[in-house]
Amino acid sequence: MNILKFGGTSVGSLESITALLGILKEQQGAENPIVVLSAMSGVTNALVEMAENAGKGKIYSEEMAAIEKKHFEVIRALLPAIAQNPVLTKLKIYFNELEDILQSVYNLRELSLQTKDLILSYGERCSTVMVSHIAKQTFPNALYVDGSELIKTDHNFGQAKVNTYLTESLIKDFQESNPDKLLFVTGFIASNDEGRITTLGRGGSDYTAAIWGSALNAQEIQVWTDVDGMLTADPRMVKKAFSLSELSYTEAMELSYFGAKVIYPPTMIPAFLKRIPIVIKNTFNVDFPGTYIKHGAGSSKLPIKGISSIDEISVLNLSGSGMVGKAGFSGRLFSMLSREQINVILITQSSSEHSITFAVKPSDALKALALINKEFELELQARKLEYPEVENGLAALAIVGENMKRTPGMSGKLFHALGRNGVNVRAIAQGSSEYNISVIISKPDLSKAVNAVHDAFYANLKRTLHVFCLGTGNIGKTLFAQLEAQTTFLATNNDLQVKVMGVCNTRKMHLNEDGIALNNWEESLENDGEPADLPLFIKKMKALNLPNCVFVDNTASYNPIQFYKDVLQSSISVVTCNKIGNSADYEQYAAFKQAARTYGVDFHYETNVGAGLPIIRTLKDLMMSGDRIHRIEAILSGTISYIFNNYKGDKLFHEVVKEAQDKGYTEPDPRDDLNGKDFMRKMLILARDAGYPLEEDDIKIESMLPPACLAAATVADFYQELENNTEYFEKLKKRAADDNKVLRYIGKLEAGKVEITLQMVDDGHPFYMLSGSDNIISFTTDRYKDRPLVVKGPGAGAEVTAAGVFADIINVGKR
Ligand SMILES: NC(=O)c1ccc[n+]([C@@H]2O[C@H](COP(=O)([O-])OP(=O)(O)OC[C@H]3O[C@@H](n4cnc5c(N)ncnc54)[C@H](O)[C@@H]3O)[C@@H](O)[C@H]2O)c1
Ligand SMILES: N[C@@H](CCO)C(=O)O
Ligand code: NA
Repeated sequence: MNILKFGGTSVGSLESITALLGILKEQQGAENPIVVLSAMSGVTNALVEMAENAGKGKIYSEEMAAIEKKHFEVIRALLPAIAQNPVLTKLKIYFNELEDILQSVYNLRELSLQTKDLILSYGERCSTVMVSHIAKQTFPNALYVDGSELIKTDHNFGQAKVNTYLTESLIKDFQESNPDKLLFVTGFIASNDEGRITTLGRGGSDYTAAIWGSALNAQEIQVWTDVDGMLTADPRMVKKAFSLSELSYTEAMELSYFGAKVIYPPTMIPAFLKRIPIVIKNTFNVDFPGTYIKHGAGSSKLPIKGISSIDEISVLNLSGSGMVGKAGFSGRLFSMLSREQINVILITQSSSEHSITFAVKPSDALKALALINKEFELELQARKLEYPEVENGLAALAIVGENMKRTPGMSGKLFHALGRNGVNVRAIAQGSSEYNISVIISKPDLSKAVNAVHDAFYANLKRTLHVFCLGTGNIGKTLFAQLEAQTTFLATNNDLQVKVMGVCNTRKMHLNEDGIALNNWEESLENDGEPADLPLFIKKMKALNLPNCVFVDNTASYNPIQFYKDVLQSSISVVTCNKIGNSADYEQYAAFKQAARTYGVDFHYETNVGAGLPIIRTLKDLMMSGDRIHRIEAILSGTISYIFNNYKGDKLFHEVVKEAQDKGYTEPDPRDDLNGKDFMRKMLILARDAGYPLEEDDIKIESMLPPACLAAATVADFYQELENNTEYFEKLKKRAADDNKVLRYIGKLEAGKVEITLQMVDDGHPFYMLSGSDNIISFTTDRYKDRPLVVKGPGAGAEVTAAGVFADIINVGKR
């Protein structure tokens, strides 16, 4: 036989009660199930409020009328007129009784726990009378059962303790004498040996179901609710939370202890002891399998089962030399707290025994503090203990799963995910059962932390990178197009989802918590965007406090640079193709690297040198493995490379420059390429990455332009001056051709010195053969001594640069 328990939402409306009847029909079989019901949703809370109001001499008639209406509407809608009377009469009697009781409370201005239990009992009695009458239309054998008569408890009103032996025999007898009936039993309520109504405390209807299940050795207990079972995390916080197909009892206990409100753990004990499986099902999604809680379900493939959280806790810390090596301190502390009914959520003690930290509900914190001050008065006065303080604004997060016991690296994964996202861990606890690792963190970090941990553990889900992009020009635009085109590829091949959360250019900015659709980012920036304000953009990005964030700089501007450090220190990775940051003063360059290291995030800038070509990465790999750079020789201006490779025949120099600009090879301002500045920046960055703390002034640049071109005040003037100097460039070209040579602008780093020179090279030179916007770089090192390591290929252009930025973003996701 099965026990079917329906919670408040499952008896809360016409639709849910209709669904409930459908479920019963579906499960009709040889044996009648036992149906246990809660009060209609909202009714218990209303009763508590009415009772408390009455006790304070406040009016409660509005709530009373609302409760009546809620029940009567359902009856009128679901029962034919002739069948309505008996149930309406019965409920009227209940409501009259309830009014009388409330009136007495009102008159006396006194609400005892005993009276409160009595008042609350009307919630379950009304709903169960109502539903059992409605059910009679379909199931003539339906019978209303006042469960309070069968569950016997002590006198502890509000949270009575069940007399199991007596209760089980009463239930068995009752069921045996009504074998053909379909029983509709009130949940939550019981009675003591004097016959006074008591209640079973939080989760009481589940408890009723478990008690009946245990008494009758049920096959399973079904808990029908309004969610698809127990989820991996709180779905209000974690959009990707999913329903768990099975859990062990222990796991369910651990998960529900910390937040998963679907069932309340102590209620499961009777079922646990008899190994009766519990199934959590959704009344509003009947076909969904739900969650099975049963023995032996702890060893499923998931590394952890769920992440539970408490969003508000307070922490107290008892410390002092007086505790070291002395037995009894923690005993005194915790027995005192338990005597005073203060529930301790989590405890940690350092092995030095110098301090004990414990967490309680914020509402208990001051009381706990006062109790400690009293209990340890002497030790505190003698300075053997420090005066404790309450720390508020904290939250707790726990990963739960029996599999953790057998799997190393679980805590590593947890702390890595937290650390990388800048979540500071205040205290840690792991039970020796290894079913649960709990951490205390600051409350504002909770949502980010739970999401980050969820992403880290459920490899079956796609991890999400949250990306914030500056710049929507040449590179920015191309990056968005590439990201959009690769969405599916990333999802299937990398289990990665790249979500652009914010876009900003010089005119406008737009942030969207749900992400910006890449197929119409331009429209949404235009229509939903606000005027650009970079500091505000960054402030809003930080305020979203999302896990796995990347800040992408696709501008050529000085402004974003000043925020890099702050962004990195907020545990947000930075990806940039903007060379200005790394090529300004050395101190700043070093500070970015340091910030990334300290905060465990990435700072990627592959496209600073040679666009998408793997140059920065190659140098880093060499350095990391202990190689030493003797010499770097390179052509690192895609623009100049293109110009020298295409300045042939009748084409004039300035025309080729324009071509390079039109092809997207040049900097936003092409003067930066031709005056050698862009090349200088790249050499400077390489030198720094190779271990030389150089500054701009340390680099010698031979200009390839006549002085007038260098002096041009605007881009238009610049082109004009290039044209005016046509003869100069023609001569240069001719000289090279006459000697069977080609023009090359070459950078060299040797013995810590950097120079960039204009050279004419013949076909014996390794840099002779280049085409298009090719870059080439050769590294001579300890290991690559006789033949250098060479990287060559297109070193400019929107596609290859955006691709490099893209790869840097993915590399953040890979970690
Ligand atoms: N073209 C290439 O081959 C190549 C290769 C490697 C690196 N890069 C680098 O890529 C970067 C972008 O180049 P581009 O050709 O796309 O430039 P672009 O001029 O086409 O676009 C720049 C974008 O940045 C925005 N912007 C400028 N200042 C800003 C600020 N303070 N805040 C927000 N947005 C701002 C502009 O509105 C524009 O959308 C440059 O730093 C360049 O050096 C380019
Ligand atoms: N303007 C740059 C782009 C690549 O950094 C070049 O021509 O090399
Ligand atoms: Na590169």
